[in-house]
Amino acid sequence: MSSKSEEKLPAHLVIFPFPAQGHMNSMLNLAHLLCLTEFHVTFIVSEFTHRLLLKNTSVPVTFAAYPGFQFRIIPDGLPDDHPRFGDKIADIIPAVTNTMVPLFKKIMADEDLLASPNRRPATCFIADGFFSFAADFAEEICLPMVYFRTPSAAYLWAYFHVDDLIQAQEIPIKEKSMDELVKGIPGMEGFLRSRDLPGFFRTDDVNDHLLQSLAAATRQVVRAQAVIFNTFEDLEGPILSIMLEKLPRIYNIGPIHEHQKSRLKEKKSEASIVAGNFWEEDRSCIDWLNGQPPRSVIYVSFGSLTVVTREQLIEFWHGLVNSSHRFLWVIRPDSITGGGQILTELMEGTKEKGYLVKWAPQEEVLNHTAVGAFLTHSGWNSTLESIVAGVPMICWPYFGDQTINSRFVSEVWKIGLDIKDTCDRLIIEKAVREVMEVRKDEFLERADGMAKMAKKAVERGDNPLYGVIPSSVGNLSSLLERFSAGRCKLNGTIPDQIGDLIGLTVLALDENELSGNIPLSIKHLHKLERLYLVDNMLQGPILKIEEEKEDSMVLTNTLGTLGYIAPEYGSEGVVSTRCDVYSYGVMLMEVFTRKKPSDNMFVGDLSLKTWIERLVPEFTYQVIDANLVMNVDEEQGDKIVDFTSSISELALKCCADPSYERTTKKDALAELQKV
Ligand SMILES: O=c1ccn([C@@H]2O[C@H](COP(=O)(O)OP(=O)(O)O[C@H]3O[C@H](CO)[C@@H](O)[C@H](O)[C@H]3O)[C@@H](O)[C@H]2O)c(=O)[nH]1
Ligand SMILES: C[C@H]1CC[C@@H]2C(C(=O)O)=CO[C@@H](O)[C@@H]21
Repeated sequence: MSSKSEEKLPAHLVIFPFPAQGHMNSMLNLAHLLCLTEFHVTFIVSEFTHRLLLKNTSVPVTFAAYPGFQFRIIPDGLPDDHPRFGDKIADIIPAVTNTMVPLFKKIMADEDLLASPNRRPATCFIADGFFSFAADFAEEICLPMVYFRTPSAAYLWAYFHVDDLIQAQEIPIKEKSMDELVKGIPGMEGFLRSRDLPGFFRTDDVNDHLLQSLAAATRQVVRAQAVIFNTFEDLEGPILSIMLEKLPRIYNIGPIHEHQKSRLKEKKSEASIVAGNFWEEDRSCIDWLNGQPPRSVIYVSFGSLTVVTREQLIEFWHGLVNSSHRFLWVIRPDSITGGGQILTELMEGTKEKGYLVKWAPQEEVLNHTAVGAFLTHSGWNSTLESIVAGVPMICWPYFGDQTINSRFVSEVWKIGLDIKDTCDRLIIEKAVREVMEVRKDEFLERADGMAKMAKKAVERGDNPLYGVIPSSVGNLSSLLERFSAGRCKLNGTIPDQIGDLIGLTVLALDENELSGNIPLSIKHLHKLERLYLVDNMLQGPILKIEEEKEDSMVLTNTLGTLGYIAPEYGSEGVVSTRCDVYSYGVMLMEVFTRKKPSDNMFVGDLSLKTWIERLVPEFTYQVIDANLVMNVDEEQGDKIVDFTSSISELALKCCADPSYERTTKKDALAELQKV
């Protein structure tokens, strides 16, 4: 039982990731998000990985800025010179189980759940979803526990069906049925082949240790109070919905790196997003990329654990060189078996078209304009980073979730190719040409669409919360800044107590099944900057909340003229300053085009807005009112075209739909002044 003074301290979350790069990265991101929300966080790391973070990253410095954050460093019991990653990764599993976990349990017990004068005893344990021990342990010490499953949700869903697949003799997989569809995983029957099952299912022995320890970990996942995934509805929605039958409380917080970026921006924080690199980033590749034409480079990286043979490496090298495309290739020093001199040889032969590094600032690389595609092992972090950057992928999965992720990339999202189980220079060359030339536009267009959805998920929050909002919502901390439950399945009314959350700057309840009146108590939310309520069954009484405030939203029966009013008004009768911004955008368009939204030329899909979108900036002169450029010399004409391009851009931002993508009144004015 916590004392009165403890209750005033923030909640204290203990986060324990599996100490491998892919797991640490997303869990460090989570820690950062929680620190930004002013929780206290203890982050468990091995001595070895902590040394790497100190040596290669600014992560310890970033976290030093949060007084509520602490690392807790525990030995993993392996000798200092043990490489731990690459093909030695298997040694970490027993090291964690036999050394780190017992030590962790001991310090939790000996130190009153890591309490200190300024820190409450842990109030919640966030465990890596791979850690079977966590469910029993949390139950023993009566601590709420949340699992963070760092790979994809689809991968976990496949693990839920290991026993069914064994029973149906779909595993062990028979060589001849590799390309047959798997029937035993609901939701994936139409596209998942045996070949695409999680890599660890490829064993002749159904008692295989890794297969069974992951199946055991999966059985524990249901015991957690909630499960966090680094994913989002538009990406894995169908699987997430089916999974709700086993895991009723799922939180999708992905793409978590983008989430973090957006929170830092919102908080106007100087901190950078945390990247827990175990190797030193070689930033020279950014200088090299700076010298390359747009979308001309294929980025090649197989994450932190993949190991390739010398023969495979040579096939990749020939495939890349023969494709005639430029490439940036990450080759970790520990990633080649039977390698020896090979790196130096490749360096020599690669000078013309390629650039090799041992470790790259991947997120920055993927967002570089020179990058046109990503040849990846389909680790979940890499997949999400590529999705957010809108970069199509060629997938060469190595193990674990990668074999299933790559199938989603090629067959479900259709944002790349899957070349699993091959390693042939001709296939690699062909795949590079397909993605970089032949089907370039098609892949880029879909990848761009997916990137937009990823960003939207972050902007709106993406948790499928069910049921009614309890009146106890008002007991949440007054420090709470965002209440994002848009696009969930909330029903009932919005409780009056929502007005007690006086710290809220964002209240997003749009796209639910909420009904009844909008509570007047929302007026008390003086810090509220954004309010999303559209797409519910809410009704008056008419709510007036400081109309001059940016983004405030008013329910009203104001009438508007079609073409000038924002689309969301049409759906709900909701008017906000965002609607004014929309109308302002339309008016700007009218001024420089001398066309009205109601002109006869605008029929079907073509509206004043889409017309401008299609022509500006390449053909801006086509949309300019001819009177504006009559009798002007070439120089003046160019100026008018430039000016119109800038104004069009602003007008389009004002007319963005949905409304949360729209620029604000304040930003529109600032931009107008610049123009
Ligand atoms: O030169 C590089 C190469 C990689 N990265 C980063 O390293 C991370 C790699 O993560 P991921 O793509 O997930 O691959 P792995 O390191 O292989 O991750 C392990 O953990 C993931 C999450 O559980 C699983 O999805 C993978 O299959 C598993 O191998 C990403 O954030 C990359 O940005 C860099 O910063 N620079
Ligand atoms: C080395 C691997 C053991 C399990 C981990 C994993 C998971 O399912 O959590 C997937 O691949 C690797 O990251 C880990």
